[in-house]
Amino acid sequence: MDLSGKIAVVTGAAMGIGKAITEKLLQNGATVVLLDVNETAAKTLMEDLSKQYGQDRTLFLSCNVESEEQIKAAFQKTVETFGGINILCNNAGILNESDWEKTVSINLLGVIRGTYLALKHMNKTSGGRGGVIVNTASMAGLGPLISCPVYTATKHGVVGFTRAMSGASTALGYGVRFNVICPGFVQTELLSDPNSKMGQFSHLVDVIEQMMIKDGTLNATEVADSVLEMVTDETKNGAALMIFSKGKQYITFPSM
Ligand SMILES: NC(=O)C1=CN([C@@H]2O[C@H](COP(=O)(O)OP(=O)(O)OC[C@H]3O[C@@H](n4cnc5c(N)ncnc54)[C@H](O)[C@@H]3O)[C@@H](O)[C@H]2O)C=CC1
Ligand SMILES: CCCCCC(=O)/C=C/C=C\C/C=C\C/C=C\CCCC(=O)O
Repeated sequence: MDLSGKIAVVTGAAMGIGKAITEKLLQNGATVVLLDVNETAAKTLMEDLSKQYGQDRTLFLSCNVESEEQIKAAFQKTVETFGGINILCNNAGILNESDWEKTVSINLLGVIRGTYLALKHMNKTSGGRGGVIVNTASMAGLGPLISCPVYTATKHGVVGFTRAMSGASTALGYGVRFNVICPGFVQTELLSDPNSKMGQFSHLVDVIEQMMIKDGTLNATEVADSVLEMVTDETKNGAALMIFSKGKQYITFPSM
């Protein structure tokens, strides 16, 4: 899939992995709409991006993925401005085991809200042009991160939702591919002060530190390279890609 002229929307685009995905898509010719709640970080990033890629290749819209109304308005604005949506990266996520309902609302429900609302514009059976949705899960979507049970649950949910949507989209002729990335530890703000984010499990912070020492960490650009692969490789549909510091691997799930 050639990205020139393609319209991409990235959630949680102001920082970390979302910022790296945004830059990667821009470098490869796409126009990118950045959605985020952090207006300060987004504005600084936008100044940089418009200098590098031109003012007409990017648009920032303040949008909280907890709000169906805000996502709907952001997609409407994207379609009015650029004519459609070809690529959606549902990437926004948090780690907060104390406010676990917020964690579910952003990490899992945000992905579902984003997907259903984007399909209204992308689904070929309702006048859309098709495309691809790449969701950001985690290695914690494949196995347990014991200090973060709710985070783990949301990421397992994202993996399952993506795979089921891929099957539904194929069966119903939506023309939209669905893939999911499962990175290990990535050097971003999300990893800062982990102790404070684990609520009642904060005494298990050593487990995380040991895992990071053993497994190493990735930088966000390495993760964005994998997102690019899943966007552009049209053979990938329903794929789950594990990304770790020593390489990457497509997951083979048991067949049902
Ligand atoms: N950093 C890591 O070790 C890993 C992160 N991930 C996942 O990658 C995704 C991105 O995380 P990072 O870049 O590491 O975190 P980050 O904290 O650096 O960036 C997250 C971005 O999402 C935005 N955001 C947060 N809540 C939002 C909301 N309600 N609506 C819209 N935007 C919102 C933030 O403002 C921020 O710009 C998350 O889904 C996270 O779970 C997956 C595996 C490992
Ligand atoms: C401070 C915690 C930050 C959490 C961010 C994140 O998502 C990082 C995840 C890193 C590691 C994944 C955790 C658990 C992995 C367990 C098993 C994986 C099994 C994979 C397989 O072979 O099937």
